[in-house]
Amino acid sequence: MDMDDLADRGLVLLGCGKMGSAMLEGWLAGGLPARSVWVMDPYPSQWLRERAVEGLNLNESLPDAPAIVLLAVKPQMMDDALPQVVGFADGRTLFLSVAAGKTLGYYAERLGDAAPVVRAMPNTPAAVGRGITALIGNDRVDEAGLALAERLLSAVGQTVRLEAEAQMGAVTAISGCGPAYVFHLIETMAAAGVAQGLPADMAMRLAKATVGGAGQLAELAAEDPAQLRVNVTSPGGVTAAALTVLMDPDKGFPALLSRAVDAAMTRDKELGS
Ligand SMILES: NC(=O)C1=CN([C@@H]2O[C@H](COP(=O)(O)OP(=O)(O)OC[C@H]3O[C@@H](n4cnc5c(N)ncnc54)[C@H](OP(=O)(O)O)[C@@H]3O)[C@@H](O)[C@H]2O)C=CC1
Ligand SMILES: O=C(O)[C@@H]1CCC=N1
Repeated sequence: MDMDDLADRGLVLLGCGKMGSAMLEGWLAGGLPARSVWVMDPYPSQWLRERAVEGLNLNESLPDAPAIVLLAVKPQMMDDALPQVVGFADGRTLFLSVAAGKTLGYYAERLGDAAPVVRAMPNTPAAVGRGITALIGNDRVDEAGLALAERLLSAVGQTVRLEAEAQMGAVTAISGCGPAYVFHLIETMAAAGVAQGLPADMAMRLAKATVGGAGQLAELAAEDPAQLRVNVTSPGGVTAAALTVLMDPDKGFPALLSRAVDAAMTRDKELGS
C-alpha cells in the first residue's frame, strides 16, 4: 500500500474538527486529490463545505475498502462514532487514530483482531507543515502499513516512531498539548508587556516573534537550548534577574510544567478508560 493506493482507494476521516482539518489542509496542499477524501462529520465547517465544492466527499456513502480511516473524533465521542466504520475492519483498511488516551487494546475490542491500527499523536502546527507526530502500530500493522501512515503524517511535519505504547501518554502531554502551552506563553508575555506600558498590538507582535524566532533557533542551532539560554544571559544582567524567578525549582517553570504535565497525563488515562 502506498500513496497512489491512498489516492485510488480513498482516505476516510471520521470527525474533522480542529485536528482533522489541520492535517487535511496539509494533505490537500501536498497534492492529495480532494476526490480521494471522504469526511464524516455531522456539522462540517465552512472550510470543509468549500472543499466539497472542489470534489471532497462530505457525508456521502463511503468507498468499499478505503486505504486509511482516520479516527479524529474526541475520545469521549469514539464509542458513538466508531460503528460507522467498523465494517472496514476486515484487514484491508488501515485505521489511524489520533484520539488522546484511546489505546490499541480499546480498538481491538471494538474492531476485532483483523484490523491494523496505528495510534498517532499529532499536533496543530501540522496546519503549516510544522507538526510532529508520534506513532505506533498494533501487531496487525506490517512495515508497509506503518510506512504509509508515516508518509501521510510526514506530509504535515516530522514523525517519530515509539518503542512502546506506554510512551504515548507522555508524548500527548508534551507535543500533543504543547502548542497550547506555548500559545499561553505568548499570551502571558504579551500581557506582561502591556502591564509594563506597551501598546497591546506591539506587545503581541514582540511576543509572537520572540517565541517563533527562539523556536526556530532552537531547532536549527548546533548548540542545545541550555546553551542558547546561556547565550542570552549576560552575567549579572537583565535576563539573569528574570531567570532567577522563572528557574526557581519550587515556584518557577520546572515545578509548574511538571504539575501541568502530570495533570495532562492523568486526564489522558481517564479519557482512555
Ligand atoms: N486539537 C489538538 O490539538 C489535538 C487533538 N487530538 C485528538 O484529535 C481528536 C479530535 O480533536 P479536535 O479536532 O480538537 O476536536 P474537535 O471537536 O474539533 O473535532 C472532532 C470532530 O468530530 C465531530 N464528530 C462528533 N461526533 C461525530 C460522529 N459521531 N461522527 C463523525 N464526526 C463526529 C465533531 O463534530 P461536533 O463539533 O459537531 O461535535 C468535530 O467536528 C481528539 O480525539 C483529540 O484527542 C490529537 C492531537 C492534538
Ligand atoms: O486536549 C486534548 O485532549 C487534545 C489531545 C492533545 C491535544 N489536544
